[in-house]
Amino acid sequence: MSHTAGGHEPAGTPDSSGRQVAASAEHLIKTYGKGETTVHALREVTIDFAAGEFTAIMGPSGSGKSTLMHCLAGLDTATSGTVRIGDTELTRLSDKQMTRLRRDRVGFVFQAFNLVPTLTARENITLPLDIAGRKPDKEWMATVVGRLGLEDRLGHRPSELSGGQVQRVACARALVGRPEIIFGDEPTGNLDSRSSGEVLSILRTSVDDLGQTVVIVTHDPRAASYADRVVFLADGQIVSDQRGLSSDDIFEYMKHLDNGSHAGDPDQVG
Ligand SMILES: Nc1ncnc2c1ncn2[C@@H]1O[C@H](COP(=O)(O)OP(=O)(O)OP(=O)(O)O)[C@@H](O)[C@H]1O
Repeated sequence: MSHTAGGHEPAGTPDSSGRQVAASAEHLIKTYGKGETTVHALREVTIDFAAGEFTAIMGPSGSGKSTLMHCLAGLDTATSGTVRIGDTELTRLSDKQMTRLRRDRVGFVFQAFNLVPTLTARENITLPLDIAGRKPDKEWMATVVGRLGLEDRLGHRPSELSGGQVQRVACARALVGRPEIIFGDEPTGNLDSRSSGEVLSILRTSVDDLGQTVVIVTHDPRAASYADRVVFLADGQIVSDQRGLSSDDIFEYMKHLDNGSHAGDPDQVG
């Protein structure tokens, strides 16, 4: 049986290596404020995210990670440049079309998107599908819920769950509809190492087994080591884009960036 994420929409244009592009940013600039108080959050960021890949975005505090993710996910608009989800250019969409795109094609694991307090965990998990008038795939829903250890928590409301359980429900909500792309902003931020491992391994499984595309922002080298690709930002620019890094490689490179050095790639740090 072959499952593919986001099967309800056309995939994006292939990149130079022939893979479908799930999301892309081109010459993305985001500037806050004017004059002396101008902050250059993104300085011409151009990047493609191939479908079926797990990417982690890292970088020092203030380097532009959240800004990039918010622009990619259609939650913020850039000052200039283009963002695409698949072949759809976000700047061309009306508010209504944008809402529909976020609902139908994108999954979010963001701290800011808390669960609805009056709904149970199960209702929160299926909410995006319910709104879209789609039915969850029972088998996949059971896999997600089981892997995230939520079976006996489905009837509880968020106030009756621990912080880690709330975050795992948010992760399940993003995964059940198999959106074209899942964005996570510190998806393991407030989790203990066991819960964090469960969330990351199910994201990994969804990429490996379902061809899901996942992009996360994280400060944690261990979390980033689950990704196929790690993109490092510094001062609003991409300073390194690497594959196959261990958490030790990532830790060393982050140390190097925290010291204010932007040159070189992780292999050369030591
Ligand atoms: N609404 C805003 N108004 C003004 N400046 C902002 C705003 N949002 C972000 N910034 C600035 O833009 C830059 C990039 O911020 P961003 O949140 O993207 O960084 P980050 O890498 O995600 O940081 P952190 O790791 O601390 O979350 C920072 O200098 C930040 O202060």
